[in-house]
Amino acid sequence: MAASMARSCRFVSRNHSSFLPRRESFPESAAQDQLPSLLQSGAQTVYCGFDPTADSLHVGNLLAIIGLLHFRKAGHHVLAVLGGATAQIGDPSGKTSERERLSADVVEANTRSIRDSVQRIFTNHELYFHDSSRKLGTVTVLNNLSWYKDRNAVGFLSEVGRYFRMGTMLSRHSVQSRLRSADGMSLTEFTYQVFQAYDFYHLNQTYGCKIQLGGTDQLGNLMSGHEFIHKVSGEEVFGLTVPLVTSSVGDKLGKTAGNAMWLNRDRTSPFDLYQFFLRQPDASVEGRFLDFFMYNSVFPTAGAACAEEACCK
Ligand SMILES: N[C@@H](Cc1ccc(O)cc1)C(=O)O
Repeated sequence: MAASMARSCRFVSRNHSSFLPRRESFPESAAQDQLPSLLQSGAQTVYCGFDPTADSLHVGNLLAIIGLLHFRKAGHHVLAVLGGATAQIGDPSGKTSERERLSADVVEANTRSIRDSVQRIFTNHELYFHDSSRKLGTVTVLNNLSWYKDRNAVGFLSEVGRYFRMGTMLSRHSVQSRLRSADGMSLTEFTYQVFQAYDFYHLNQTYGCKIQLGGTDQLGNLMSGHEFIHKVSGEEVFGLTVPLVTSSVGDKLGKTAGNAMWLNRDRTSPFDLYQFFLRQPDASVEGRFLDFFMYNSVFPTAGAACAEEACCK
C-alpha cells in the first residue's frame, strides 16, 4: 500500500481489547505491526463492499476503490462486494434518518450498473500495471444477495444472531446517534451490522479473505465482522479504514448528503468532475486531496497516459 494511503488509514485488530466496550476508538499499534507482515507474507484477499443504492458510485467511494487498486497493484486479490441484499436493509452508518425502502428491482438494476463501472475501472488499470507475468485476474465482483437469497430468517437468526450481543450492537456509533434522534431507528437498520459482519465471515470462509476496507464511517461494521469471525472461528482478521472525502466545509460527499459527484459520466460529466477538483480550496488540496489521490497514485501520472484510448473511456 502506498505510503500516502497508509498514512491516512487506520487499522483494527482483535488485540485492541479497548475497542470492544463502549467507544469506537482504538490504539493502532498492534494491528499496524501485524498487517504489514501479513501483506508481505504472500498474496492476501481484500474486500470492500458497496451498497447499490444508486446506479453509480460517487466521489465518496473513490478512496476505497483506490485502496483496492493499491492492493491489486501490489499483487493481492481483490473482491468488490455489491450489496444486493444489504442495500435493501439500509446502512444507518453516517445517516441522520432512515433511508426510503428500495425495491428489489431498483437494487438489481443499480447492481448491474455499478458492477460494470467497477469492472471497467479495474480492467483499464490493469493496462497500467505493465507486468504481464502477474496474471491474477482483475477484480472479483460479488453480490451478497447470492448468499442470502436461499437463507431463511429463522435459520439465520438461530445460527448467526446468537453471536451478537445487544450491548455491543447498541454501543455502535451508527446506532447511538440515531437512537438520540426523534425518529429513532427501525429493527431492519439496526440489524445491518449483522449482515455486514456475516459477509466478512462468508468471504473469510470462502475466499480466505482476512482484510476488509471501508470508509471511516464503516468502523462499527468492520468491528462487528472482526468480532464475529473471532468468536466463530478464532481467526484474526483486519479492518482498514480510509478517510471520508469531505467538501471544503467538512460535509460528507455522497448521495445522502445530496451533493454527490458521481463517477458515471452520464450523471456527472467529466468536465463537472474536473471542475469539482479544480474548485477545491488550496488548503484542502494541500492538506488532504493530494495525499489521498495523487502521491503514489495508482492513476497514470502523465496527461499523455490519459490520452490513451482505454484510460478515460
Ligand atoms: N455498508 C457499506 C457497504 C457494504 C455492504 C456490504 C458489505 O459486506 C460491506 C460493505 C456502505 O454503506 O458503504
